[in-house]
Amino acid sequence: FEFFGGSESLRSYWKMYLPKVLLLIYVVDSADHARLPVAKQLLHQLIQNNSTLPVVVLANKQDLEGAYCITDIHDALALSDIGDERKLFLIGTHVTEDGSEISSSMKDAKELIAQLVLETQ
Ligand SMILES: Nc1nc2c(ncn2[C@@H]2O[C@H](COP(=O)(O)OP(=O)(O)OP(=O)(O)O)[C@@H](O)[C@H]2O)c(=O)[nH]1
Repeated sequence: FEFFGGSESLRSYWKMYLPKVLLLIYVVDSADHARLPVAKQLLHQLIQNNSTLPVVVLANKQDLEGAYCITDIHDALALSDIGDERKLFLIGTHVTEDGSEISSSMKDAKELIAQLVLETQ
């Protein structure tokens, strides 16, 4: 696994790694409404030339009061436009503040990702 932050300076590295990637896990902040349009644009750009790359979107910070629900995230990221050739999953997640406990949503996400990794091998 390679982990990349979303800051602008790191985005140029994303494309470099993409040809080697078997599965894309894209994490968005469900409570940061203002940045979702950019998150959408970047996701679409990233996968536009790879119609079969499986994508798992983690809609994180579901525990925050202002967080968009899963259907809102689906619409905000225009996931229905991402193509029906690929496996696409959208899961709501949150992590606890001190990281002491793994939420059940994160466990579900982890299991799904493990399964997909097995399938790509
Ligand atoms: N309540 C809550 N806080 C979270 C969750 N995930 C991360 N955080 C907290 O949010 C703060 C910022 O973390 P992130 O948003 O992951 O940081 P980042 O994505 O590297 O930074 P930005 O690109 O600036 O958003 C930290 O204090 C985290 O502990 C979550 O699911 N729920």
